[in-house]
Amino acid sequence: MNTATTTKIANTLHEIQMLDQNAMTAARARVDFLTKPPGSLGELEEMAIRLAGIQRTAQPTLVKKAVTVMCGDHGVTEEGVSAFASELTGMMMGNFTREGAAINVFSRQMGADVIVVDVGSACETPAGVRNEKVKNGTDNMAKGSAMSREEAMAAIEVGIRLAEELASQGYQAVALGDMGIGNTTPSAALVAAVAGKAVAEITGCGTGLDEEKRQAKAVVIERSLRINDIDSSWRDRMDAIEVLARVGGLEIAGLAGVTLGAAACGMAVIVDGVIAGAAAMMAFEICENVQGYLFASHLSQEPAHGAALAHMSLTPVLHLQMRLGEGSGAVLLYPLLEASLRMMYEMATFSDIGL
Ligand SMILES: O=C(O)c1ccc[n+]([C@@H]2O[C@H](COP(=O)([O-])O)[C@@H](O)[C@H]2O)c1
Ligand SMILES: Cc1cc2nc[nH]c2cc1C
Repeated sequence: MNTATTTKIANTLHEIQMLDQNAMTAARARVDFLTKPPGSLGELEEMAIRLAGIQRTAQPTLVKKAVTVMCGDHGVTEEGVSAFASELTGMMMGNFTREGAAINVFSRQMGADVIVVDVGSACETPAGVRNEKVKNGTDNMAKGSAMSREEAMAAIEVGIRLAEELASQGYQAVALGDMGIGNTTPSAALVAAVAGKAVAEITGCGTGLDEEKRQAKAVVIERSLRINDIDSSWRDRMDAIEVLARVGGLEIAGLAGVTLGAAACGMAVIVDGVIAGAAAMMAFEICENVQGYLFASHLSQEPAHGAALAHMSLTPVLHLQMRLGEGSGAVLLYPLLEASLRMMYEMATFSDIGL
């Protein structure tokens, strides 16, 4: 079985620590002493406590926030799995640089910095987009492996390096965003393989397929898994990086790398929709310790998303019937994370009111 990784990936996995239980215990004591019935602020309480565990201090902060939009194209689009053409990936990269996309608009409101990375588009990288291209789009996974193992690892390394750079610049949280026409197809394939779900049940309409085309997309996913030798016993024959290479995507591998790198650096990771969910799930499959660093923002309309989150025991906070990607749902969690910290620092304690 080929389980070889690069030194960079191996070193990163080695550095991912469990959350700091002492910091979490101290933060929980503070939260329980605030002027409210214990537990009455629900998930907000857990957010503040988990940020303490991630930052390894009872006084966590959230001053610098980022969203990384990883972009890539998909050879499997030639099977007619998307309502849109691959050219749109490049056009949207241009839109990101002109700050006209939903992620630009929401990030402006939330005070998050947007970093757009071309990990594997089939077009020329537009000016203003970080060029980290590993390959000009994946190969058609319905006909063979989407990527070589080396290409998948190179894309993971792009994400790890970006996370390390963000951490060195003082960022404390990174949201996972994606852009790539066709990428709900590999995302569903990965979730079917890893979470053990039936393809027909977790295949969604992506950017807007009708029911007939959605069913045809499920058939393409089934074929892709079969041709790549991925069935319910794949774990006996290969590791998660191999699955990612065979039926994944360059931006998905990049986002898995961001997740691993961020966890290794003690940064919170905010998961977006089905593509980010599949990427985080692959990082979780590679190293279970990333789980504590993950915050699920919203529940996408794509059925594979809920399955990926459940596989990681994550509960989405927002239910907005979104299915855009780009990190658009993830950055909406930032004000709630900030509210959780305001709770911790600005609320009076019972001793403040004389109890
Ligand atoms: O984030 C989601 O849950 C999500 C759900 C459906 C579609 N998308 C976005 O739409 C594109 C992929 O859709 P498709 O139909 O081309 O596979 C890609 O750019 C994603 O960011 C994203
Ligand atoms: C217009 C458009 C914008 C997107 N943003 C992310 N995925 C997308 C897909 C389409 C089609």
